[in-house]
Amino acid sequence: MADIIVKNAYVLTMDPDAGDLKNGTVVIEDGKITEIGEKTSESADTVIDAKHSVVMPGLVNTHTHAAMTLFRGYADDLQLADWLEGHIWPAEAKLTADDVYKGSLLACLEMIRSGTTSFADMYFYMDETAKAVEASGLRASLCHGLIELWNEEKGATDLKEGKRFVRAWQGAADGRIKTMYGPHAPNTCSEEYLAKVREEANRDGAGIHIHLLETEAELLAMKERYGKCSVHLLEDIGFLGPDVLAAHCVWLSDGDIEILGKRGVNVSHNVISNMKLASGIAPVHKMLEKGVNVSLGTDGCASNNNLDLFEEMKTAALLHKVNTFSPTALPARQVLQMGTVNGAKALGTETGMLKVGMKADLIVVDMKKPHLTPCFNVPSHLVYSAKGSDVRTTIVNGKVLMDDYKVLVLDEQKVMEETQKAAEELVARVNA
Ligand SMILES: O=c1[nH]cnc2c1ncn2[C@@H]1O[C@H](CO)[C@@H](O)[C@H]1O
Ligand SMILES: [Zn+2]
Repeated sequence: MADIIVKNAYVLTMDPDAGDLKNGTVVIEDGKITEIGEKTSESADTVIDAKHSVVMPGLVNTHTHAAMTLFRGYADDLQLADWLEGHIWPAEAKLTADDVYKGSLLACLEMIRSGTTSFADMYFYMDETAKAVEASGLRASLCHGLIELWNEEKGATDLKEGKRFVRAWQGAADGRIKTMYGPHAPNTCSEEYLAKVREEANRDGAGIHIHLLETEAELLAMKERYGKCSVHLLEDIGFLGPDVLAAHCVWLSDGDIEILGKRGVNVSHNVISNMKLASGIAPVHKMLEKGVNVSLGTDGCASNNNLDLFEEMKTAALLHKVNTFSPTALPARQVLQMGTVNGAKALGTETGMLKVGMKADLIVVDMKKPHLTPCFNVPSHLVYSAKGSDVRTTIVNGKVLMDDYKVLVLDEQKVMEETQKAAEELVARVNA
């Protein structure tokens, strides 16, 4: 007998060989998808009737700082340097482990509610984020942020903690947790330090998550310091490869795009954060043309200000249309692919597609809504009209985390109240 059957659904498989099923069934057993078809002869403990709904792969958020939910709306409408160095970093200096646990748990709750089933995170006190992932049932690739700032002692302390974390949590929570190394950025870590991190990652067989050419200021600082940009520096020290996840990638030259494509680097496009901080417009259409794996990320809640990937998909589709003066740029299916298939590839997980043998990370989107009526084209609705709050059911690793809008794994009211309190106390400490 199977564990879960989702029936009567429009099945958006995102599998190019299978296409969509207008009225289909997905069968789940032992955490995996075991059958997809018109109907099934199987029976299951849990049968989900997905009438008037779409079942699709869960969305993948490839760049965030989950615990930054604590800073949602805390420092808006500021220059990036002022925002980060004048507001966020001083506030982060007052963070406690418990704050990070609460902020991460709120992020997990928000992701479950808005259809995100896995995410990549870079922050501090990462044991706490890992515990929140364990408790919430989500899937995640986590790393401790390494911010050397040319201070050898700080660099060494950060790297030691990063390594401890990589080894402590790799494969934890039934394999839902993966760990990575997290050098913050090429303009906050020295060349020697980045090379060292690459070596450690090779030794541990772990990937690397980094911010890359987010701002023009980074590009100018790199040119001044090294006479070359961040991508060329990383290329020259043998840093780049298919296990690298690079967030932002806004200030790329055509030559940089060639290098990222050639090395198989995964890019996390954070369109809303880039717009809010006025960082610029990443050359996404050019990257896709050159075969770069471009996925989607929200960045932290201090620069977004939420974790809703449906908003991210719509904004990406619209921005690149107006930026290229081409309404055919980034069509709905391609954006959905960035949010699912490409995200899963970036994290190296067997998810992102509804296909037999793949891990069962999927969501059910309620289409019986005024803003989704009538419905001629499902992918178009998912990108241009749907919202994260239309997700009614979220399943990760074959476990139902939210069933018909009811979150089963967390006490929603308690999480909100406790995080609200922790955020207020944190800000009081910052202002003291
Ligand atoms: O958009 C961004 N650019 C640069 N740094 C960021 C951004 N968002 C968050 N952080 C910072 O990255 C560190 C993660 O370990 C944190 O200090 C976080 O505030
Ligand atoms: Zn970031």
